[in-house]
Amino acid sequence: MANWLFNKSSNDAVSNVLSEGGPVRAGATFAAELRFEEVSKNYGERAALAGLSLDIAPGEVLCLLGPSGCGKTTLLRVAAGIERPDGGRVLINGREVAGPERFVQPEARGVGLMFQDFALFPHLTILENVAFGLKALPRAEARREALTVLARVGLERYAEQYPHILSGGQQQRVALARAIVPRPAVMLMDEPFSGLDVQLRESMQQETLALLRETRATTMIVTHDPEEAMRLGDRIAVMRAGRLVQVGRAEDLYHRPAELFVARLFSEINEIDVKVAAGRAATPFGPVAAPGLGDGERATLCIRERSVGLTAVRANGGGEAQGLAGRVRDARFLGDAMRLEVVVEGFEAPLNVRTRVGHDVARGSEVRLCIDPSDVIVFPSSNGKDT
Ligand SMILES: Nc1ncnc2c1ncn2[C@@H]1O[C@H](COP(=O)(O)OP(=O)(O)OP(=O)(O)O)[C@@H](O)[C@H]1O
Repeated sequence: MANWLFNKSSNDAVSNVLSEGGPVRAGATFAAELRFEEVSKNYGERAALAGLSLDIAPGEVLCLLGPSGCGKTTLLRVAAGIERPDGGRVLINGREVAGPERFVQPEARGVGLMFQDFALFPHLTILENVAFGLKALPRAEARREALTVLARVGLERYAEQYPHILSGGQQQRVALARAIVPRPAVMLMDEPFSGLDVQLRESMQQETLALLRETRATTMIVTHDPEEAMRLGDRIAVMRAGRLVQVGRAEDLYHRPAELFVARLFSEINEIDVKVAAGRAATPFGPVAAPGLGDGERATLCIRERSVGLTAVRANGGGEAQGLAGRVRDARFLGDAMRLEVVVEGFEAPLNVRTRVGHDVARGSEVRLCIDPSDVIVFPSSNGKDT
């Protein structure tokens, strides 16, 4: 198996968290609250975390979502105790583990860690890898515990083998078993599925979620994949440039994005520049409410590709039909949907439309389009500029 699966810095981090003298094994996990209060962390001039506050409820699975470099991994490392914050506090179940005058070592925090590269120790057997965090237990007992968890992830037959013989998915299971065997109150996972191919990823996500529910560990999962965040998270925290932009359930973020940046993460949208008058933005579809925006202000109208409806399709036009007339400039088959580019009078650029397959639309077709105005979101124009 490829050497990149054995990454020294991840191995060191796991080794820190699981090192001897650390958590032995809780009889049962008591779900813990994980709290960040105004946490900041600088690397030179750069603020990787800029006063971030976040509460993760006991037993909750929270996904931390954001673009590369926004500070997700830094927050996870601060929670684990691999990095010290420059300001603010971190509390686990009300106990300060990092703050101006206090710093609890990683191994004394009761956290489990899992990385994208799995960070298994290549020189240890699979059973020894899993038992690594149970060193304070008598050897026989540690082996028994480790075997039980290995069996839970379906890999007990590999106990005496070494990690390199395992597939990516199997390595992921071993890493998961090693992280949960000490029954940490808090699980911290950094892009745990991005090393897996697409087919395997979904089943591993489901298995992992089931196991996390069993252990009742409070979990923070770092991801840059919005779909993964929606699939796994009870809530999603969206980050940008060291700050939280919005925290909520997937439905909240999808239907009520706080910023254009969030709307772009969760669906393919048409962005249209408009001018506001009397609290409304005029569009060829009719006026759309633009709450909070003043007269003459420029705004960005967001119309989801999926929320544009096709009311009629005809090869040669003609006949009466409802909706706004348009002509299909391009049509692509995407498996479960068609993506159309439709030229519509009144819009400078063609509208992108996703519609279910079954509509017989070819390039050149005349179509009628409609939207549900309540599904259109209007943001001040400045909103997306820095994203
Ligand atoms: N050890 C370090 N030394 C200097 N700069 C760092 C260090 N670790 C992180 N940074 C910087 O801090 C910022 C946040 O990095 P971080 O790894 O937390 O982002 P991220 O959101 O996890 O990104 P990615 O998704 O690419 O992993 C980035 O600008 C990064 O370059």
